[in-house]
Amino acid sequence: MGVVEKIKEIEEEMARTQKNKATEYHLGLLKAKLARYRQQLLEPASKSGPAGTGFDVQKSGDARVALIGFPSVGKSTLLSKLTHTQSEAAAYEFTTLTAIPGVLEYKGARIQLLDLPGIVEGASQGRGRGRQVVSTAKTADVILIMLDATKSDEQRRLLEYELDAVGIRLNKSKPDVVFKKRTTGGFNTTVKLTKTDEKTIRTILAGYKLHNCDVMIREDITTDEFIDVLIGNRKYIPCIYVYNKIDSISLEQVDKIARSSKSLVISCEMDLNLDYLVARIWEELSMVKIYTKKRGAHPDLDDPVCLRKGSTIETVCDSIHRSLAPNFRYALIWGKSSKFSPHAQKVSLSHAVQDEDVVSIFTK
Ligand SMILES: Nc1nc2c(ncn2[C@@H]2O[C@H](COP(=O)(O)OP(=O)(O)OP(=O)(O)O)[C@@H](O)[C@H]2O)c(=O)[nH]1
Ligand SMILES: [K+]
Ligand SMILES: [Mg+2]
Repeated sequence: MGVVEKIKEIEEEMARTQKNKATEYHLGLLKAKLARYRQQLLEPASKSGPAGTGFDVQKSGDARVALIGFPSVGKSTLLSKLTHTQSEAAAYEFTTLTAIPGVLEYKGARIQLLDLPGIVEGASQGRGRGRQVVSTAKTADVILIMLDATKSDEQRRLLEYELDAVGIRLNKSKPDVVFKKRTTGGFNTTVKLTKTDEKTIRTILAGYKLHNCDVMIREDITTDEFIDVLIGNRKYIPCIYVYNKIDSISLEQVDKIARSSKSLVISCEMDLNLDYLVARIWEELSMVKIYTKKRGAHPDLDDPVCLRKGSTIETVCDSIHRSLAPNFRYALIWGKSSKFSPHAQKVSLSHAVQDEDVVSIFTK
């Protein structure tokens, strides 16, 4: 039996099994098995189709944003609107057959926007180019799930399912669980577990032949979230739901969609709300701009270094040249993250930078 059939069998068994206290850990075990088979499906050695790798498009710029959606929702039209790249758009499905990168310039940052082929149900299991598309989504810093506002919201659930199946967790942060292999087993929680229990977790660990390990759980997690931590290669990616073609629905409908969280309404055809979309992408990327300054010169305001929020002076060094960090002596910093603004503060590599800081780096 192939992996796809095994997955189907487990999914059927799970659907058949009633959810209650007595079946809880059996279901947990099935979930863990399912996760393992899905993993196998994505491994390059898998026989069931091409490798689980994405399209071979070089990452460029300061961040990557991927467009995911069913065919003909307007992904290519959007790419052509927001970037200088023209991606063919047409009224028939599967117009786009490969990944088309474009560059979105905003606040001095260069953001790579990736137009991708449309996907259909079953994409994660290797139907069509779907698996390549969802694998490419894994490399994005932000995912735009693009939807046709004239169609049912079922499309959104299907897309979420396909992304989930390749290990992408949308708008979630990594569960606070620490897990170490040891010679003796320990189990600690700092919170009361209401969605799973110790027995379920121990059963799953045993299923993975991990009898001796330390588990420290610091959040009220579900069984699925525990499996995510155990498997380890999950990607936690921010996502915006972009509803296109609002020129074709009623104002009441537009209003309703626009109110739900992480959702945004646009019309590529009528140029509605596209500026707002770009501002929201920027927000989700959580980027900061750092200006560099040479000794005795004015800061270079034309060419900022753009980094993700939470970056340190070390990240600044690495993004300029790899020789900087190893030869680092100190940095001078002016701006929000400096205590002594407007005077410079002397800081080390581990200093966290903030938006619009001005930095001078001194090497040995
Ligand atoms: N009414 C309306 N039509 C739109 C809008 N944006 C795009 N379209 C139309 O939708 C059709 C599909 O657009 P594409 O950009 O090719 O869609 P896609 O998602 O890239 O499609 P695939 O590459 O086939 O997956 C085209 O006929 C566009 O003209 C919009 O805002 N409103
Ligand atoms: K199309
Ligand atoms: Mg297209």
